Amino acid sequence: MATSISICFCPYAQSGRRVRNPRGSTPKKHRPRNPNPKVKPDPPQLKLTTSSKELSSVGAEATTYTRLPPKEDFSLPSFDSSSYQFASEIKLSESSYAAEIRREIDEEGDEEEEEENGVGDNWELNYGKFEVFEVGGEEEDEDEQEDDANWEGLGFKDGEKIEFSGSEGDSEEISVKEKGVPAVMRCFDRAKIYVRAGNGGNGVVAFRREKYVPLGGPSGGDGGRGGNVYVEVDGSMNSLLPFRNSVHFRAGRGSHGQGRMQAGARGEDVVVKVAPGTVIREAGKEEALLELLHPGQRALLLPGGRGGRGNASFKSGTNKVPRIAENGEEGPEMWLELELKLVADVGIVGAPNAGKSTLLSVISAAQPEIANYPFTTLLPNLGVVSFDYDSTMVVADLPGLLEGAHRGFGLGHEFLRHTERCSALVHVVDGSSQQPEFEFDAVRLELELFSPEIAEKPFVVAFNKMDLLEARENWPSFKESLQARGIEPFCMSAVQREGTHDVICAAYKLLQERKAAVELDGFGEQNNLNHVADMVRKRRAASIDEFEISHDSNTNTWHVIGSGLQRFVQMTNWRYVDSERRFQHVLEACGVNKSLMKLGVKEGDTVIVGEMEMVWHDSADGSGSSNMKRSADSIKWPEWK
Ligand SMILES: Nc1nc2c(ncn2[C@@H]2O[C@H](COP(=O)(O)OP(=O)(O)OP(=O)(O)O)[C@@H](O)[C@H]2O)c(=O)[nH]1
Ligand SMILES: [Mg+2]
Repeated sequence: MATSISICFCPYAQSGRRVRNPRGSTPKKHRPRNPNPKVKPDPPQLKLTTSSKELSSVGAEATTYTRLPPKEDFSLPSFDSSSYQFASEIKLSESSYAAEIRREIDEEGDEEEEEENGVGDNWELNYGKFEVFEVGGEEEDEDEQEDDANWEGLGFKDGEKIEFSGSEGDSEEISVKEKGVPAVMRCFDRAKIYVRAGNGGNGVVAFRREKYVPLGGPSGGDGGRGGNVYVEVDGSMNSLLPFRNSVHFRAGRGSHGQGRMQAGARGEDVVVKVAPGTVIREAGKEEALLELLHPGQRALLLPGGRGGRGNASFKSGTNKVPRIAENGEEGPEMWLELELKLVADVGIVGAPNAGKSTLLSVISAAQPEIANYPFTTLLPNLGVVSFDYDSTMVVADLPGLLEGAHRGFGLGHEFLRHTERCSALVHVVDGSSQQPEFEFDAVRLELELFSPEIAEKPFVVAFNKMDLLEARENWPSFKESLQARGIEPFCMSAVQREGTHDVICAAYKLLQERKAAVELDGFGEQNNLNHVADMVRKRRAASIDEFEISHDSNTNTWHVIGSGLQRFVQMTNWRYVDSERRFQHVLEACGVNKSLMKLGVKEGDTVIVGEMEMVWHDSADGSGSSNMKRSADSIKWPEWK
């Protein structure tokens, strides 16, 4: 039976439109004001009901990363397992502090109200660190860094939970923010940013009105293209720390078209500058989108939206007075995770305090911090070693590695990945330590456990501190045992600059050999840096004929899904009367109406195409073609962009 159809529109009725905070901003974490900003309040101290003797025995009194306890203290806490299980979770239920924390949490609501009234400026009650919030991308200020350090000092590790048990038996679990390292270290080589290409400008409807030019015709210009998002390698950057403060990158939107056939201006492009060696992933995905190594490399990441066409573009033989123009196309958006793997030729690794930074300071112009305690180096340092004018190599001095570094113990885990790009390694061994060979083996083992590929890299062993008697005593046995394993170690005194040249020449030789091997392998880099933009363009070019229809029988709703159709709906400017006719025509021409009828759409069913929600009406004229009629009551105009 032939049926004719009419469809009424309710644009934008589909869920998924963002609802803005009535205040126009995202709610901020509650943070009481410091009554006296010059005097910094003591950070809240977390106390465990453990004797001070026990705590000191596991090095739990350390409060910052810069001063860790002696090496023998780098073992997991040896609490009585019946009461404290630090390995997986820490229960504070029995501690006196739990009651205190619970009281603070209860009071926090009251305190907020007080502060609204201007009477709640009490720093003592700020236990913001128990709030649950996400890691990465968020800004963190110095206070939070101090909090991090306090947590670390108390022996908390990543992903641990704190359980609070109420006295009445009800228990509430609060998962604490993943606290690994202070923010400045976390942000050194990782960042999460938001990028958005500009929307295209809208086309306009205009007609030429001029003296002596009767019937001037349509003259509405097209909108301008939205700005692109580029990623560029900036050779002067060596960390991702700038992204701590700037997270959002939005390209400008194209200007709208104007009368007299004037096209809108292009939106302003945005260039995200990253350090050499940055790997870019889409947030939450494993696969790397881009790997940018060399200064000056530039990739088009997101192309801006196309400008909407003005009515001059719709003029045709059958329609000489078109009253229709398009919206500009929306620019794509993305959350990106950036990871920096330093681009260094040689990485200096070794146990803490072995003399790695001293070696770097001697062989290059770098001036890393050097001091006689473990973990002086908290962030990798880079130095350029020049042999002569055209032979140089970049050397990275990495934070010291401890046993368990691959599991995140010490700082090694955070920075071991920076050795991934190194062609060769220099193992610095503290010759004056009690067991230099054991120290060397432990570092080798950590590298192997972290990544067998790193462990396979060629290396040089530098036995350091030969100016000290202990080192000179240890050297013969160390050398002998390594030679027995087929390794030829070097000895040096970094402080006295003796033997360092041989070490660095040996490393340079390894580097040259490796480079030659890589060239022979024909190992190439990514050729097409714009492949993400190409992907976006391909998706945009999808035909409107490609769609799928799904039916929800509970609500009698039909979803027509297809990226071409979705884009068409988004670019349709419902302010112009002709837009509706065009939309009706397109639905008919691309076969949506036919498919719906075939699938059994009934009078009154809801049909959703892109952001449009429509009500299906069977037409009674029996012509068999779909006939859309605008129902003024059911139509809601989309907001003007
Ligand atoms: N006597 C002597 N002391 C040295 C030598 N090389 C380094 N040192 C000392 O060893 C201490 C540690 O040196 P760093 O260069 O900071 O050691 P590091 O391996 O970078 O230590 P972390 O950064 O903490 O991992 C400093 O006090 C240096 O002066 C050496 O050849 N002889
Ligand atoms: Mg150092």
